[in-house]
Amino acid sequence: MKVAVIGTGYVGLTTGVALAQIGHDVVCIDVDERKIASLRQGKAPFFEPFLADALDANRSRLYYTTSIKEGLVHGDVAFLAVGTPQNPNGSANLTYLHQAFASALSVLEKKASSTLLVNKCTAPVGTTESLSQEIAARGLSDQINLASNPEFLRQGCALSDNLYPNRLVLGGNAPAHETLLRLYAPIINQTFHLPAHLPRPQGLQQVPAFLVNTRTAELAKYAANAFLAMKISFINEVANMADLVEADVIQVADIIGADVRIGRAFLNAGIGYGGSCFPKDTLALRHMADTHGYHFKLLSAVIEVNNAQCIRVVEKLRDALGELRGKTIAVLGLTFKPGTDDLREAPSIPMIYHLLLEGANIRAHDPVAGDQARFVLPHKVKLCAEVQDTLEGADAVFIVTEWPLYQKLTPEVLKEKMRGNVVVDGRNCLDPRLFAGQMRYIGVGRGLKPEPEVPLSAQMVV
Ligand SMILES: NC(=O)c1ccc[n+]([C@@H]2O[C@H](COP(=O)([O-])OP(=O)(O)OC[C@H]3O[C@@H](n4cnc5c(N)ncnc54)[C@H](O)[C@@H]3O)[C@@H](O)[C@H]2O)c1
Ligand SMILES: O=c1ccn([C@@H]2O[C@H](COP(=O)(O)OP(=O)(O)O[C@H]3O[C@H](CO)[C@@H](O)[C@H](O)[C@H]3O)[C@@H](O)[C@H]2O)c(=O)[nH]1
Repeated sequence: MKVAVIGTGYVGLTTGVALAQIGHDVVCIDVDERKIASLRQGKAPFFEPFLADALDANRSRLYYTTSIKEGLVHGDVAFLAVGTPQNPNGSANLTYLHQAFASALSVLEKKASSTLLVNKCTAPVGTTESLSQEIAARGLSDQINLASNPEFLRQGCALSDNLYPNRLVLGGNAPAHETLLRLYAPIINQTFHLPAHLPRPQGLQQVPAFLVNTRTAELAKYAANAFLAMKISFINEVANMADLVEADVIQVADIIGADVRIGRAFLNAGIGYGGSCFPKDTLALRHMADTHGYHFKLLSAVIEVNNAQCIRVVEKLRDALGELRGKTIAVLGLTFKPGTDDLREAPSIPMIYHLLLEGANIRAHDPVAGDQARFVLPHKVKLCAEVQDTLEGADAVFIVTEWPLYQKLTPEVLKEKMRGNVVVDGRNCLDPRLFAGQMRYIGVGRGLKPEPEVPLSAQMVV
């Protein structure tokens, strides 16, 4: 089929590439000329594993343009995949979505054949319905049908999540369901040509597709993110308890996660969740509940716990150093998680501001954030190109993002450059046993006195 995707961000571009991989011809449209210029040169405009290979492998089915008119003219299906950031009051900001929708409509109303317009953006319940009403009011219902197809991909494994999703959510009327089922058939039945670099997960034969109305599709997206955020805040509260009672949160997570009703995923304690989705989507869902007169108490607690978590870990650092004023802290990892160059709502940012406010000097490193970090961090922060350089003269090292290269750090390597001996592992990604007797290791919920004989994860006896 001929497909257009409006917005070439993390969702739009990886969706476009995945649709090309399963055999469709895809036009990727963006108002950002630099992104389109980079794509035309075969370069990915942001870091996402395997994206560069996939762009190259599918180049015969991928086209790029800044012209919505040129991009939409041939499509059977057009996706809206633009940002829906957060308003100051927590609600979703639909400005980009409304702009993209208006541009799409101005082209589609003049087009001879009909088009299924699909909203892939995370948007409040009722958004698709209100856009449909606009289509109807302009007498365009025969030409344009509108669907909601929320996206569940994770940054860092976006292509794999696109090709091997846990489920597809197809929100709309019967003709919309029929078109989307045809479009996604190779994914649903896993019949496409497998990309060499992205092997199919074992046992995956069919992907379930939920055919629902647009309101259910929209709510399901927010509910999924809120539930995952809840798991994280829950385990962070257990970790804070574990610190007080000298238990180990990783072992607790292994034990409770072994119960299939709970599951081990998203039970990694740390400095809290960040990124372009969980923070804004939890706030948007709470705002949506409020506007319907419902107080979503559990969600408020999830947000509150997350806001406090990174400060709690900074407090542990302060306790270990006596005070932060004049101390040098080596911050390792700036992105909101490994595998992405995205700094949106990264916990590293409020954490660094907090440390600066208390008078600390910051040296920081990230393997991929690059120049973007310079734009979001104050100039006082010394950005270093190498880990070793970051550690120079540091009183403490603070791991904020669990990039694999930090997981290899040993006391020997750290002590070579550091002045002090405090290691704050904000992601529980190091083995505390390695530091026993050599450096002061502080994890999140690893107990106040980590003992050398404590295994890294709970041991099973079968
Ligand atoms: N990032 C994720 O992991 C993720 C996962 C699932 C769902 N989502 C949701 O998907 C949507 C997109 O998120 P994203 O992270 O890909 O956003 P993004 O900010 O990375 O990309 C959006 C792109 O849209 C372009 N754009 C804006 N207005 C445009 C217009 N009128 N015409 C053409 N292009 C336009 C921007 O230039 C940008 O390149 C959001 O609603 C988000 O909540 C994101
Ligand atoms: O056990 C865990 C798991 C994650 N995190 C943190 O949670 C945040 C989000 O992580 P992740 O969910 O892996 O990244 P995203 O790319 O933001 O993906 C989420 O947000 C997307 C946007 O809506 C959804 O599509 C995905 O399904 C959903 O996982 C990051 O800061 C992680 O460090 C933890 O602290 N502990």
